[in-house]
Amino acid sequence: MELEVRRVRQAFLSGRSRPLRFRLQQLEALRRMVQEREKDILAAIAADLCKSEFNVYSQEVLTVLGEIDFMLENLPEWVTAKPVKKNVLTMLDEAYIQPQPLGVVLIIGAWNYPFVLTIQPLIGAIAAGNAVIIKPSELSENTAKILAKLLPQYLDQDLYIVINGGVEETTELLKRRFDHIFYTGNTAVGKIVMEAAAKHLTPVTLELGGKSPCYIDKDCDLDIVCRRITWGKYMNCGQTCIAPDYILCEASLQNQIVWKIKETVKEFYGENIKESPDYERIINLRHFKRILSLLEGQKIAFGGETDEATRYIAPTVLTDVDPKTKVMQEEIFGPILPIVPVKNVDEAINFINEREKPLALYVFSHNHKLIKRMIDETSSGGVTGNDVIMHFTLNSFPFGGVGSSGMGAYHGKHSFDTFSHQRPCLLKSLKREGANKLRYPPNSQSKVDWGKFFLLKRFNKEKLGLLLLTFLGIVAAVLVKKYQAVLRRKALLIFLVVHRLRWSSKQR
Ligand SMILES: NC(=O)c1ccc[n+]([C@@H]2O[C@H](COP(=O)([O-])OP(=O)(O)OC[C@H]3O[C@@H](n4cnc5c(N)ncnc54)[C@H](O)[C@@H]3O)[C@@H](O)[C@H]2O)c1
Ligand SMILES: CCCCCCC=O
Repeated sequence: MELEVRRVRQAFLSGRSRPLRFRLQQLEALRRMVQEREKDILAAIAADLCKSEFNVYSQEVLTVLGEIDFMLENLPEWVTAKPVKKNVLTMLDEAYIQPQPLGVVLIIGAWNYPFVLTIQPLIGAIAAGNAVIIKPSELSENTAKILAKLLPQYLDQDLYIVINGGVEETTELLKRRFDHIFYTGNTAVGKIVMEAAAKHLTPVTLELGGKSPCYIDKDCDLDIVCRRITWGKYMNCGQTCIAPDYILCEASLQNQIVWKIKETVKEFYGENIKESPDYERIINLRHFKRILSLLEGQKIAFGGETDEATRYIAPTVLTDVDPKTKVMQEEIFGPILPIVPVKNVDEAINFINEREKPLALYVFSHNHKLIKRMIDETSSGGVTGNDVIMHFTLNSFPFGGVGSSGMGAYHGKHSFDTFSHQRPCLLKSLKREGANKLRYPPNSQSKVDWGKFFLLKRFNKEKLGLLLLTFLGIVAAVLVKKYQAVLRRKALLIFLVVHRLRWSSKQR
């Protein structure tokens, strides 16, 4: 492993990942990989999550292709240095911000969307000119294998490498020094990653999880609300970081919500959900058992059927859930939807604010003011009003958590920024030394006053007067200089005329 990390560092130091043309070539090669090897990629992800290839394509491949196109289109503009506003002291200098690659980046991927959650950060890291070590999740082993096989066939083999393995390999990897670590996964491992990174003062992006609440106001169209929630909650069998984790609503809405979600489940997955190609399975037995344990002591309004052999858990809704029970203490990450009755929006806001900051927040209402109030008075990684999940799909948004749901963000330009150092560059001339006297020792009250005058724009009459005098002096000097030149020209003319007259009179 040591050798592999060193090989990637050497490749980065060669400088070849930096030119814009190279970055564009690599991104194009990645796009070619996705297009040419689509079948293999779809099959691997489908096998990992018992997912239909249509769903793999629309949930993962589309996003990756969209992100590559977006990068290719915008990268030439993003890599260029941006001039910045100057102050009086730097007025005559060159001042700009030059985005530069950070170096060697470690990307630790997640298993629930094993392709997009590994490749989308990779796209950002390549676009920003870095070298990358990719550690896919060992839980989605087919995708991990296909990535290790395909990426070296399309990308530079020393700059971008895949290291597969589990906790042991990740622990080993984390001992090395990286220039950035990008981790997607649970909060507990997030802390391990951050602790390891701290030893080298390596910056981290942590894309974590949490319990994303969903508040349903009385004033809304429950048919539409329940269809949207059903889609976002049961997609990928509830194993989505921004799935609505639980519903908060007035008790009077509960029965209608249960009934409408139940009807939508039938509409989406048919009478026999197990047979539906659109309904996935739980990733492994550990997660299956964990999710089942969350049902203990709960009132199941519908669903609850399970099959350990295929790790099937039916879409399930729980009603009148006590916030102190286990299902409300940890992120569910499965197809179970608790409803917690609250009296009103104030209680819902307090409920959210008393808990860890979630990755996403969802509010449903016809009342725009209520949605705005929810946004103003709570905190979460992202928000979608009157829908779920959809803020993930807009790559002009930074995607990431806040507080215990994560730190840092990515997607589109935000990925480019995450993997770049914004380097301030100030280029001065070795001339005009006079102006610098103000900052050289010995310091004095007068110099401090001039500093205040120029930098803080604290004008006082005396300094303004002095500046005006200086300005007038400069204007006068310029005029005199100009006048002298004119005079000189006129004197020369007179001299020539006189000389000529004299000469002609002599001739006569
Ligand atoms: N914010 C996001 O974008 C996002 C996306 C997907 C998942 N998630 C979150 O991830 C969680 C689900 O994933 P998970 O918990 O099953 O992830 P996980 O346990 O599979 O962890 C992900 C990675 O961490 C590594 N890892 C696990 N234990 C480790 C240890 N002790 N030391 C070092 N490395 C270790 C694994 O090898 C794997 O590569 C949920 O909380 C979900 O919300 C967040
Ligand atoms: C539709 C794709 C959603 C991806 C969400 C990522 C977190 O799990």
